[in-house]
Amino acid sequence: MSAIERDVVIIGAGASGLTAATKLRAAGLSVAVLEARDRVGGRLWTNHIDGAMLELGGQWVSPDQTALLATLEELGLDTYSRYREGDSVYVDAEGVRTRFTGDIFPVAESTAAEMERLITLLDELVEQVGVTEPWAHARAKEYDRISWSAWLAEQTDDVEARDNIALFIAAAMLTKPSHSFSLLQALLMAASAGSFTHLVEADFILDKRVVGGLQQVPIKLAEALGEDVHLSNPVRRLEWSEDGVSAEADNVTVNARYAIVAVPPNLYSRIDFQPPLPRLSHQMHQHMSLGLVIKVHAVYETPFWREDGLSATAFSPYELVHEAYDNTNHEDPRGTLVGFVSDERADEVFKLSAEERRERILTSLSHYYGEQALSPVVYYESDWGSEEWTRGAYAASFDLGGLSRYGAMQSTPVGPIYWSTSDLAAEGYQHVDGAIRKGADTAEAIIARHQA
Ligand SMILES: Cc1cc2nc3c(=O)[nH]c(=O)nc-3n(C[C@H](O)[C@H](O)[C@H](O)COP(=O)(O)OP(=O)(O)OC[C@H]3O[C@@H](n4cnc5c(N)ncnc54)[C@H](O)[C@@H]3O)c2cc1C
Ligand SMILES: [Mg+2]
Repeated sequence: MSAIERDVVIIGAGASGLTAATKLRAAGLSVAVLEARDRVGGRLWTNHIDGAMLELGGQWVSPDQTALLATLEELGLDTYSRYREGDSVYVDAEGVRTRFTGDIFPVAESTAAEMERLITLLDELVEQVGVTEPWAHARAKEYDRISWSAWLAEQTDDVEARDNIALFIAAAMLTKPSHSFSLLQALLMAASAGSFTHLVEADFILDKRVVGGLQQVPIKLAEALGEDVHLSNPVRRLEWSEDGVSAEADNVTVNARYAIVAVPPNLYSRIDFQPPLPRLSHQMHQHMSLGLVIKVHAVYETPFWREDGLSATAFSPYELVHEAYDNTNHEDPRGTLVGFVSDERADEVFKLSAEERRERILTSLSHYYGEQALSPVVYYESDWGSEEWTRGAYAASFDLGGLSRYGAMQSTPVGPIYWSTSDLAAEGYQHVDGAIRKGADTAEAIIARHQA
């Protein structure tokens, strides 16, 4: 076991930790990044499965994610647009499939009007609550004590309008059942993307992908950091005092002036903090948990849906796969579909055998695209819930009441220990853009304190 001295030890080589390390080093501070896995990137993981390049984790970039876009530019990474020519499809509660264009689903006129009304109302609430301190809004406690589903039920009797609006935040974003988080948490999610309207606009929120995969961001950042990134080194113990920290990983101990814990909050308690963290931190951390979603990849010889005039963009709050898209790689002759199975539906299919689960999921895809969807040449399920160093997908959020109770202190350093992850971000919350913003902000805070 070797021991090294650095100004800052960074725990976690995801987008957030590596951004912080890069900025700190640029300011002249020495760093060491300790990573549990044998690879960098955390929730960014571009892998080859049975000959297909798949984005197992995060992949999409939207036009307002300016921190991520700037990083892509700095690293010389190119983007391309998600395929979006042709019709989208919607499946209703009776299983009827309808093609449509634009963002509002092909529902009865009265339901469409209710959806529009709710979207406008939510955009107003999002603007009032804002993204930086939703917990500080005058009505924060009130908005944090009602669940997303209960609030929607108060707004409209139109069940289909409600189910569709619920989907945009619950299954599609926080990946938790809509009864398990608050209206305030939902508003933060929407605010972090600019507006609720943005979440409804697939062409905005899922705009671009990175040629060669988004994991190149952490890979390139880590390459520049060189030997200061230590893989296969989970930090087991963090000793701290007002004077500094000592981070003990499996093969190395880093003694530093400051630590950045750049892991999702559900993993904080995997580290043995000595002395223990303050009472309020202990409490707060137990109210932040990861959502659960299976990202399903199905690769076909050709993007057959395109010949049928379909973009592959598909939604249904009533389908096992609640949303799906064309996920064909840049200049790849084969066609790839990506679909998502969230929260309680993921629980249900994980009880099945792998064969049965695959069949249920492909059957759901066939409801959108027809029989050809049943026979992919490559099929893969990203199962982040089984990953020891993540334990869910996409990210962590507060349970009912948690955001107003603890949000104001979620990023407050404890002595020399700082917290940095997409799951604590404002803009770009739960996204790579937020991971980068948070990493840059945390580095800046440490640089200022170090120079003071
Ligand atoms: C399936 C999926 C799809 C997604 N899709 C998108 C998308 O399209 N667009 C988008 O912007 N975002 C998407 N996201 C979210 C995005 O990937 C994350 O918000 C972002 O990558 C988080 O970065 P991070 O650095 O905050 O955390 P992480 O990437 O989780 O990094 C934390 C790192 O810490 C390590 N670690 C944990 N514990 C320890 C320990 N004790 N010691 C040392 N190391 C430790 C982990 O191994 C990991 O490498 C998706 C996520 C998933 C899972
Ligand atoms: Mg990180």
